[in-house]
Amino acid sequence: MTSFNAPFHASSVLSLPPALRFEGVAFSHQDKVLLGPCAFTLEGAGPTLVMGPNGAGKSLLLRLAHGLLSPTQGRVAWSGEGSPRQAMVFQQPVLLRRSTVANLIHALAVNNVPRKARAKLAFDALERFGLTACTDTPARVLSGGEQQRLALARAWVLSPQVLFLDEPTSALDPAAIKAVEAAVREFHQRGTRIVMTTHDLHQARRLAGDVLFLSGGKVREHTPAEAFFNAPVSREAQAFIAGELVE
Ligand SMILES: Nc1ncnc2c1ncn2[C@@H]1O[C@H](COP(=O)(O)OP(=O)(O)OP(=O)(O)O)[C@@H](O)[C@H]1O
Repeated sequence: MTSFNAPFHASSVLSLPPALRFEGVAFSHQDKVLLGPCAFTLEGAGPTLVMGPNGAGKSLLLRLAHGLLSPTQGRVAWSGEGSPRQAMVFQQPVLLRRSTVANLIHALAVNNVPRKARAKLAFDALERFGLTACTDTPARVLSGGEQQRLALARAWVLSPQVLFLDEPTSALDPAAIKAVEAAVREFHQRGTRIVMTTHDLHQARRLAGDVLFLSGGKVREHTPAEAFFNAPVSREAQAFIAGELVE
């Protein structure tokens, strides 16, 4: 059992990234409960794919987990000391009005990476994400796929322990989707905890270690991916996988 009050046992530190726990987390707006209360722990290897119909609360859950929103009830807790290093990639990348490489250098600077180390980290990441030819191109004129690769490169240079991705491929063509999925696998192999939303069942089957399924602002199911796809327990998940509409 993972302790959320004491550092992980040494073997866990080596094998798994920090665990995330929602303790009775709810988010309300104008007296309407939009999410929760939810209680779950992400402590397996993942990646965790967050699925559910439109308006289920998937983005809210990610924003609460990443600390962009505060719960109106309950608590978001991490194993170990304090919050882990974490990054988030959105459907529409938020890029600065600067060159591609300057976006990476800026991210390194604001995260207190020593000046001397920044250029090498940035150029290595450009190469890894196939962006070397765009080094001096203004980030905002890059194609959608290139912008998303830059958003991933920006996360990569910060070596996050946890990476949240909110529908990162929904605006991309198949080749760009493949590149993003390859990057997600690399983050995962590097030991980063991945929590990602998608509407694409095929993509979830390709990537998921476990699935967190939401509908109507509630977590209906949190199961290993194989169990989720082959024998979903909740009526809502059964309907979702069968392609029926779920509220
Ligand atoms: N900051 C906010 N304040 C008020 N309401 C919000 C806020 N963020 C989201 N909502 C509402 O909460 C509900 C869930 O939104 P959310 O974006 O989490 O759904 P989702 O599952 O990500 O949907 P989709 O698949 O369409 O992206 C929606 O009804 C949305 O309008």
